[in-house]
Amino acid sequence: MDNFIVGLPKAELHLHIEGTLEPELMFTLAERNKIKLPFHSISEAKQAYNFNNLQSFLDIYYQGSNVLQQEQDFYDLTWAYLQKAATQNVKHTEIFFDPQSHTERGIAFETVYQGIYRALQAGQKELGISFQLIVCFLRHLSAAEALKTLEMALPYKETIIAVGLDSSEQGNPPAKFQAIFDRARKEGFLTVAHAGEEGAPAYIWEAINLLHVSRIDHGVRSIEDQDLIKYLAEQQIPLTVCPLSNIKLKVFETIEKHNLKQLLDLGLCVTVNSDDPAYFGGYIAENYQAVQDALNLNQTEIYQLAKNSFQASFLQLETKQSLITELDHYYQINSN
Ligand code: HPA
Ligand SMILES: [Zn+2]
Repeated sequence: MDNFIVGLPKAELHLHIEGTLEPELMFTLAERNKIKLPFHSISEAKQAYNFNNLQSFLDIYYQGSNVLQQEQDFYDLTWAYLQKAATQNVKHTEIFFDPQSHTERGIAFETVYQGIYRALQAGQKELGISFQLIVCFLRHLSAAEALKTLEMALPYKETIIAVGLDSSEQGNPPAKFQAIFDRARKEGFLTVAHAGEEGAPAYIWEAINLLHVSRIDHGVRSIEDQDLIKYLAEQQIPLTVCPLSNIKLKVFETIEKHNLKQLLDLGLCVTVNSDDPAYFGGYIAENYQAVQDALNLNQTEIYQLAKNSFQASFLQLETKQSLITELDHYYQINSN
């Protein structure tokens, strides 16, 4: 991989921690917790990671999450991700977690939260990676279920920056969760939402106008609506784009057909992220590399993507600026 990309200081803003469960750890945890997996080997699991669309991925992703049972499992999962992120010079990460995929199985919210949070604190101390946590609601479940989840998160709200919306997009518009997001904002949470991955641009408008999001997760279908593109550019509402995910889930036929460069050229605040790296074949640096290769991005464009990642983060202004200064320094020394 290109050393410039690997060493580039960057922030990751779209990462589902359950999506970092590598098959090796899945097997270890299945054995530890005496859970039977539908796969007989790691290579059989990897062969199953062949998706036609978002739903075919989600079915496997939720099944994989079943091996996560104890606080230590969530710790090990998160710690493994952070160690990997450190090797790609991720300075700051804002991670999603899906409490409902665990509470539905009888695992306490606290168990999930504590394991993830303890590992994030260790990562800050030992690897120098700062973090924020985002609690996601599964949009295929009801608004009432989302409200229950929000209430479980309230005791931890000082350490959870935002609420988000993920899972099956089509047929589950942002409007379904307007009241929950209103309540979350009253409680002091920021908001984000997956929109315009498979769903129409109208869902992106709803996320903006009804959920008052600070960022759009994915958002690549914004390209179909000129007024929306103009608005996203003017307001600098960031898109957390996940190129390898989009290819694996067939949002674009090939990486060469990805619209990331087009969105950048239109002046949108585009960022590059890994989404569910254990399932989509690459962490954040592999995502940068894939778009650089396929779309012929130059080093200035790669630098811009990293700069956008800090700009679009929920970091304090001062911290943002010092990370951007570090990035500028890196660019001056390492670009050719
Ligand atoms: O890319 C995604 N889209 C929607 N839900 C998800 N949950 C994990 N990854 C995703
Ligand atoms: Zn996602």
